[in-house]
Amino acid sequence: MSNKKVILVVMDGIGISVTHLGDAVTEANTPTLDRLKKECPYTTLKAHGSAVGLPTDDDMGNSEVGHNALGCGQIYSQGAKLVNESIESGKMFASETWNELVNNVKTKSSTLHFIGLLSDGNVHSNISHLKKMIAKAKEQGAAKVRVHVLLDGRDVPATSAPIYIEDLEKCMAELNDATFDAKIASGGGRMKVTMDRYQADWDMVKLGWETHVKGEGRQFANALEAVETLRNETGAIDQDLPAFVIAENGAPVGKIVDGDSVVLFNFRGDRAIELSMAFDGGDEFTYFDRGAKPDVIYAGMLEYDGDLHIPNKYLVNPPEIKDTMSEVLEKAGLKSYAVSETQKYGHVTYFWNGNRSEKFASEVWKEIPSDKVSFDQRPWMKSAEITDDLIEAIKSEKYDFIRCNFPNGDMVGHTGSMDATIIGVESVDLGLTRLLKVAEEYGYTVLITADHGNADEMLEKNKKGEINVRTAHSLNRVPFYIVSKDKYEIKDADSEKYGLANVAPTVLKIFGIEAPACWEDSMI
Ligand SMILES: O=C(O)[C@H](O)COP(=O)(O)O
Ligand SMILES: [Mn+2]
Ligand SMILES: [Mn+2]
Repeated sequence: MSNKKVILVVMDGIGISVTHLGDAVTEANTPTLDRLKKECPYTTLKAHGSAVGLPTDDDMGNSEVGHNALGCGQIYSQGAKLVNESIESGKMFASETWNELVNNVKTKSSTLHFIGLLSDGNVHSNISHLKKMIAKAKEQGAAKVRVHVLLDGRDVPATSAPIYIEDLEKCMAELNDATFDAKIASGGGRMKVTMDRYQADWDMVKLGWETHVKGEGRQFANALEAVETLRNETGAIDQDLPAFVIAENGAPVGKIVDGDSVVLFNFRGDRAIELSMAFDGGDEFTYFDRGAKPDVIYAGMLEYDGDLHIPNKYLVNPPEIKDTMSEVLEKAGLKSYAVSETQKYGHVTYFWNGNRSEKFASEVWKEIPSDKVSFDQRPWMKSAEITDDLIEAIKSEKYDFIRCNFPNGDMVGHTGSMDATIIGVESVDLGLTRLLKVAEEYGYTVLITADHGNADEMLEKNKKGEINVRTAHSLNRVPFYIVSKDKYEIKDADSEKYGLANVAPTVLKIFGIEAPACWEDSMI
């Protein structure tokens, strides 16, 4: 067994800016990160596009694909790519689930509903998938489609919702005729309604159920009017806009009722699981009162949790991630510890272990409850508590490998507040300062990296050359530091040849464990 001990810190959303446009990482006072960059083996990693299994290098990285790659040392084709392929090859439309959904509405003359994130962010969903599914449904004889749109502004520009609404409405207008009727039925900002994750706030899902299923809520004639009115009244950016219902003559145009079919067209799991539980769950579901639950056929775009089999029905198989680092460490007899706060807990456990919700026997997982606020109001988040917990784990001397995620750069970065994000980055640096002292004392090698950028690019230039607030991740590279009393040298540190999938092989190299043949190369 190895006598080495390793800690891996993921500084979520802390990348390296090229433009320095709204670069909260450089603006922040980060004495520890600055010192490490001068003193330690250091390189940068590619964290987007092909390096993490996304369709193209125009696709920014995200936590799901980033933590998958960090945790498995391999590059798997991810949801965005798998759905594209399934639609292009026709496999999705030949699937049993798709045909069941469509035949159900044909035989019952009922409605096919689509619920999901309306953008081309390609993190949770892509509007192009939605448009293709609507067109195919018409071709196959569905007569009525209703779409429940979650407004993004978090993976795409902050106030871009009208672009996607117009795009969808144009597509539906072209399809609508005497035999086919498609409309937007309800919606709301993704951080207010439906897309909660890791059970941080079930009230969001309850509101989604009331809005999409029951058609309860403030009524508008159309989605553009809803966005415009709600924006004027609240000043909120898209992700925070309140829920709305589209109605005609006082009646919602698309309640979900007995006999309907429902597709959640998001492919990423974290924010799709709770709504799926509400649709699939029987009487044992107690997270909120669903009232009389309509008898529908429900399917997700992907299987969102392969262990718990959520949802029951889905359209595309998720990537089957094998030979994860946790599995390899378990086989080698090493003990692992994982910690983060609620907002990133599943990232450092479920995504880390290749979308596996059961832990290995050799692992201990710890969740620190997140605040239920917009994180510009508490930019330090739980960085101090996570650090306290890490120090306790180190001092327990129980663990060979400790991993953690500090969410600040990402979660505060998504709010678009530069001032708050600077505080978020500084909180991470302070956490590292405290952590490194104890890690050194107990003989741990500490690897520090990030899963993608965000805080490094808080502003962006639009096509007209105007500067706007950026709430989305960046496409920038991320840092990789080795802090150790042992001497390690990163091969070709100045090149740009490494990506997130090179981290796990590096960890195994430190432990002196042979990596599975399918893994990428170690950097040392
Ligand atoms: O879900 C979110 O908050 C964003 O779409 C992506 O952020 P994450 O990939 O960092 O979770
Ligand atoms: Mn992330
Ligand atoms: Mn993020």
